[in-house]
Amino acid sequence: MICEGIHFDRKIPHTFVIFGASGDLAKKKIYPTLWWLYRDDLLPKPTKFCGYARSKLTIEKLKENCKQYMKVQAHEVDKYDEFWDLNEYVAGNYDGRTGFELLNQQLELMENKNRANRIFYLALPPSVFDEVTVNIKNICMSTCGWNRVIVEKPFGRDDVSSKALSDHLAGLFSEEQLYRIDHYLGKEMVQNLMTIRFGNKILSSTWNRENIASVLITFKEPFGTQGRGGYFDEFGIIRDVMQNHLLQILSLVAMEKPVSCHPDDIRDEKVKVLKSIAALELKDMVLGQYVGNPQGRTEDERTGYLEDETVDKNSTTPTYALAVLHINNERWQDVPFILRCGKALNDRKAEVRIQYHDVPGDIFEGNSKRNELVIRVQPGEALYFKMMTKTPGITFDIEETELDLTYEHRYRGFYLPDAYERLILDVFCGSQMHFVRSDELCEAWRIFTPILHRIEKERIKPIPYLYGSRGPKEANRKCEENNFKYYGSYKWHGNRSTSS
Ligand SMILES: NC(=O)C1=CN([C@@H]2O[C@H](COP(=O)(O)OP(=O)(O)OC[C@H]3O[C@@H](n4cnc5c(N)ncnc54)[C@H](OP(=O)(O)O)[C@@H]3O)[C@@H](O)[C@H]2O)C=CC1
Ligand SMILES: O=C1O[C@H](COP(=O)(O)O)[C@@H](O)[C@H](O)[C@H]1O
Repeated sequence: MICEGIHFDRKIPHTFVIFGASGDLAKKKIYPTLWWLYRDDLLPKPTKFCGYARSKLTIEKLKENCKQYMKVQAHEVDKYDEFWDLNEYVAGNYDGRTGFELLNQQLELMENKNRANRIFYLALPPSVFDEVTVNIKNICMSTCGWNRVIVEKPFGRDDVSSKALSDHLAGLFSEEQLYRIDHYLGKEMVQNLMTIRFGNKILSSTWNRENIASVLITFKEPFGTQGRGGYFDEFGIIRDVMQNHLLQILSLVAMEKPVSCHPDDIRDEKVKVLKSIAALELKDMVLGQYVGNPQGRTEDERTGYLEDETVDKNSTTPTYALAVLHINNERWQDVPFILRCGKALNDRKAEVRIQYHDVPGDIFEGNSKRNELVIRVQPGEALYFKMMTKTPGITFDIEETELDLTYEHRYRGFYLPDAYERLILDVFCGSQMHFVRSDELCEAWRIFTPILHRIEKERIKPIPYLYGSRGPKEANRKCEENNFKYYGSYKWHGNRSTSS
């Protein structure tokens, strides 16, 4: 059982429409997610699926495109075929009405002209958002069921373009119909942040500037642009990861306790904390761009960002960024929130480190190290609290150890759904708790737009770092300057879990 208490209209047919069905996101994430939800009997019955894109595809071809991502077990083959029997595909353009009229006819056919709820997933480049949404609104809306529209990032590239997109969407749909996906909000440990914070007295009472010295939120990937350089070069790591995924994590770590778990109460608090953050300045950042590692084992590792054929040879787009944010409120004043993210680094991980202050009046000859609460989002979900204990045995020395909650051990055999599974199911249920509201977006862009414009206008040169390294050395220095201490003395004796 993935999820208890799922509420949706069980008796009404649902139709799920995937725009951009021939694309990368659709084959790698959306179709696999729909299959897993179907396989686990989590969708309302009947739910049917209809792909739409310009390419002339058959269901057989679509099935083949998705094959390697679907993870079908031998005993599931019949059900898998059943899933594809519920699929249709319509080829058509994104502009003009014709394709959308065909699509609507197909949807009516699939629904037998009955009342049905419709979900529209925009797995599309932003260049066609406007015309597709207008056509959905004018031609494809269910007339007697509800309609929900799932929008993928990028939600604009700065405050002005994001506002234009928000205004455009607001002219067509109500906020209740819009589901802006940030898939990090669907990850187990990100969803866990509220429980960790507000369900534990021991943490809630220390979660403030009196006890916490700094907070470090990290995203690392061990690969470069992998042929997506064209897209990436236009956006860069700040827009790709920091302004959305890392800032969302920061909001959940730093927000005040909401009055309830109602989605709007939570999002109200997230907006409030974002409003307390001043726009970023260059002095609070470190920017990097990876160069090929001549010792790299693969071609990819030996290839620098600027050697990617799809990237402008003089590009100054950062592939690594560190930013120190300051929250000007009673709880967090003077506590640096350090966000770091990068591609082509030495590791794959996403984590939050809450570092506590030094123990005042240390009686252990300066040997006490800071407590640190680590929330590992991936890989291998874990929560561990680094603390000091007496070295076991006859000695009176002290040493660093940990209280360890590794999910793989504590919740053996539990199924942790993929982020997209949770989020798409939420859309069926009508829960917007884990989706981005337009005012959150507006605040996020307020914080990042001036610095993004400055970096681009002045063509600020990023610091080169080697593919497979930890990023620019300057980033360590920035962490130290901002009250994050790295000792290098901590030893963990277990196996690091690598699942997820
Ligand atoms: N439940 C579990 O699975 C547990 C696993 N462990 C594992 O034990 C290992 C060590 O634990 P960890 O908490 O990482 O402890 P450490 O204190 O050793 O490391 C903290 C992090 O500091 C960063 N770092 C390395 N060098 C520097 C530097 N010069 N300046 C600043 N930062 C630096 C590294 O991350 P980065 O390179 O990203 O900067 C490192 O991951 C990890 O692999 C961890 O996953 C530990 C406890 C429980
Ligand atoms: O949104 C994005 O996220 C992925 C990383 O997602 P994850 O779930 O695998 O951690 C990143 O690779 C991509 O560049 C970015 O657009």
